[in-house]
Amino acid sequence: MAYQHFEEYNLKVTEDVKERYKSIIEDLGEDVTREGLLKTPERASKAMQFLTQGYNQDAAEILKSAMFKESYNEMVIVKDIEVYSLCEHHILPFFGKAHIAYIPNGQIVGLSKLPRIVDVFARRLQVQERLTQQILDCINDTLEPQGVAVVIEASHMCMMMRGVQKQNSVTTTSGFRGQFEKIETRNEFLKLISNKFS
Ligand SMILES: Nc1nc2c(ncn2[C@@H]2O[C@H](COP(=O)(O)OP(=O)(O)OP(=O)(O)O)[C@@H](O)[C@H]2O)c(=O)[nH]1
Ligand SMILES: [Zn+2]
Repeated sequence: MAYQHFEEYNLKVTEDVKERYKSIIEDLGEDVTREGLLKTPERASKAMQFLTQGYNQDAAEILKSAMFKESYNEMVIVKDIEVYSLCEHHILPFFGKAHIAYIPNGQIVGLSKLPRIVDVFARRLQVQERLTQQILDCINDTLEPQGVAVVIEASHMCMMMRGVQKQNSVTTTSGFRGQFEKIETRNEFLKLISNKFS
């Protein structure tokens, strides 16, 4: 299926972004003609296309491609899903883990589709709050479960390598819908993903 592999790089975009990277590297004081940097503008152009491929992908379609009728009515949790995204303020990485839970309402979803939709929304220019909300809304609107919960814990390079330069701060964002708005259900989920949330 098309979304499972990164499709061919768009030739025009690759060329345009490559030329701009050349100017940027020069403006930063480097010599783009030295051997080590000759292919760098093109590599960087492709890397950025890879890291923003989520704009061309449809998360709802990914979920819909693997939804199955099932009477299971308990909480389903997929935790510790790696997240790599780019902060929209500095275009620097933020990365960490996502934890997702839902309570089915007549249908379940293929487990791998949850990390897949995390990638669809993470591979864009993002803020952690919106990333959390988009994953939550997509599962809620597409699967229509009894409840859904998303927690993301992430470190932001723009706070580590520059700016305030804090190496150990972790930002936690969360969103809860349906059954997870009830404190007992929410606490059960938080306890199951980590002792520190109990
Ligand atoms: N809420 C939120 N803020 C973010 C995220 N990623 C980066 N930021 C923040 O975006 C803010 C941008 O603030 P500005 O004051 O315009 O940028 P700046 O001068 O580079 O700020 P400093 O990082 O404090 O040096 C900073 O406080 C960043 O820490 C995110 O995912 N969510
Ligand atoms: Zn930033």
